[in-house]
Amino acid sequence: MTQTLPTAPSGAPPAVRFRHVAKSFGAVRAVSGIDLDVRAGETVALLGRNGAGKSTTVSLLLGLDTPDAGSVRLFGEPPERAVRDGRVGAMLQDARPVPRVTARELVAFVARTHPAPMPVAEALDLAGLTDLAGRRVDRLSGGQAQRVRFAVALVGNPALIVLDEPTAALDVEARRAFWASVRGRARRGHTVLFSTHHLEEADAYADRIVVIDRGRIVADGTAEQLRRAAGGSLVSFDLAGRPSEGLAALPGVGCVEVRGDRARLRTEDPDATVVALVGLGAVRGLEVTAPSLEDAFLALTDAPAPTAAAVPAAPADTVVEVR
Ligand SMILES: Nc1ncnc2c1ncn2[C@@H]1O[C@H](COP(=O)(O)OP(=O)(O)OP(=O)(O)O)[C@@H](O)[C@H]1O
Repeated sequence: MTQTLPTAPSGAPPAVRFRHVAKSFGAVRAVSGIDLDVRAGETVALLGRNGAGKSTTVSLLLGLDTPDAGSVRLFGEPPERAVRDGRVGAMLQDARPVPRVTARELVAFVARTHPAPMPVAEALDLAGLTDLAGRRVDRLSGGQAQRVRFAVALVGNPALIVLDEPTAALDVEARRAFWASVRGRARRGHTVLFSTHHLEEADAYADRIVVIDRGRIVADGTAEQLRRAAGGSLVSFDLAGRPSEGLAALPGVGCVEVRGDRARLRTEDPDATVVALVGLGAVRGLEVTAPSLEDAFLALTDAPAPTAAAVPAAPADTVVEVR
């Protein structure tokens, strides 16, 4: 098996550094002033809606595109040099299969271009390709071809692994195996940066989530920090016949929703709200729930609410009645 990477010396430059990076395509500002550091050994998710700027960010990171402004450095070097030195492995969305070569031949070819590759059989195994190694890559299914791209990204044993929407074509089992392999890399000290639409994948596998919207970073932190940044824990309880008037004035409460006999309060300060409710004796069925990552993502990216059950972002003194 491949060895754990040596720990980066203290004071070493970050694996990824973007400074004021901008990129436009005609009138479209795909990336609009991004500043981002990824420390060696971190696993970071780039999360954003369609067209948010994730793939453009990945292209700039790999040196496939040149920024109009700002700078990109990988381990303190220009991306082209870091890629040439074999420090970066990438799995891109739209890589075309090479005709007439087998998965093993392709992965072996890429291994030979790297200074310290892992054994080809290991890369094939990590990508779940052992049984498909002798098949031509241009005859594989979409999910199988995606696994070949993963093996290609891994085989050079690169310090930085970049994965652009890596699980889009994978079935449930392949997805689970894929993330187990990614985690294995991260445990060995590799830096992993992946872009995704899947909030649950960002939540489960990233140390840090960077939310991109309209070419800008709108949030950067752990899933827990993002949930908190979106604000608004929910405190709910049974009214038990009490009137709902006055609840919006309780400490921390921004919005009140009443469904039948149950009140749901969105609050910036759940502790203070609960203490106030206890003071009123309104404790039957009392529950406090943190906002989900989906709530946070939607709040951060300004998208329309996905379900009628979401509490509307109403002004502080509004009482929303839903019957
Ligand atoms: N080569 C290009 N020419 C013109 N416009 C482009 C080009 N590449 C990207 N864009 C535009 O830049 C914006 C950002 O696109 P990008 O592909 O980076 O988004 P994304 O977050 O990766 O989206 P998705 O999740 O749909 O893949 C979009 O408005 C897109 O249409």
